[in-house]
Amino acid sequence: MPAEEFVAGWISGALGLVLGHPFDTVKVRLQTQTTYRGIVDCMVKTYRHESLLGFFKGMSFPIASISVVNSVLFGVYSNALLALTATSHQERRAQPPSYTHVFIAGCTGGFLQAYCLAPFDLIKVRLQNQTEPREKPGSPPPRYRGPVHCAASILQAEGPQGLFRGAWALTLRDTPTLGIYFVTYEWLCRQLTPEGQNPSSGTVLVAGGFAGIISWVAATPLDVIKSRMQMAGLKQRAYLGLLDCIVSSARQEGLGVFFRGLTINSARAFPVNAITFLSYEYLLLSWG
Ligand SMILES: CN(C)C(=N)NCCC[C@H](N)C(=O)O
Repeated sequence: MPAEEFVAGWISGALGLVLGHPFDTVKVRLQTQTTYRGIVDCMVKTYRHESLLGFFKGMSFPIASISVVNSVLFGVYSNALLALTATSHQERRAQPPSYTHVFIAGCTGGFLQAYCLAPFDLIKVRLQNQTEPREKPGSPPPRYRGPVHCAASILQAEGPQGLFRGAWALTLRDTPTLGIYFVTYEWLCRQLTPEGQNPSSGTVLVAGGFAGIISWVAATPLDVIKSRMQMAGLKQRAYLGLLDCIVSSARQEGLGVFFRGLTINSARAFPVNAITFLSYEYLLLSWG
């Protein structure tokens, strides 16, 4: 099993993550809290209340964890394509796989990454939703002192299954949308590249950026549900399950609730995924 794809996926995931984290914090807050009137209001309040650091809350932990999950996604995707088409990453420009194979490999990567991602994403969302300013004398301490304390508190209160809160919604979000992600990337690369050639850096940036936007547009409804399930019982009301969360969110806030965070998700998706694909392709090319 070729391992370079896992390493390239890890490095490219970390680069994309740093670029996208401030957008991600605003998105998570908009999706789970009702105190903000929109993106600008959320950014202004976060800045006033918590300074620039507020946008980077909980980032060190995703760098160490979610970028590893990106390595699972890209590594499994590439190895699934190898199993389906018997072509390596280098051979795939000359012998392009069918879109059905790309979709199946993307869904496989998405399904497996969702289970690795679930506990890390839960901790990230919980930390991002702590709006208390740092170290203000007299103010109550935040519920979680950091990622390790957050994981330990969840484990203590709910046991290991507590760390997988929202995992179902995450799997439903990621399995089909990662198929869409890789199909969009492949399709755009092929449309913009003369036959038999490698896509240029500009093409990889554009194809990666749009793959990010399109997959996140498709993922946003379940992303909202996932974030709410992860916060259930804390800043959110508790739900009986995934369906209850969907139905009661729609009843109380209308269908528009499923598109909360769509604009910020799309604005974040372009740069994050453009840089992720560019660094991934570049690393694999330079390793031969
Ligand atoms: C729609 N979904 C879930 C995705 N396209 N996921 C893969 C994107 C990975 C990138 N680190 C990001 O966070 O955008």
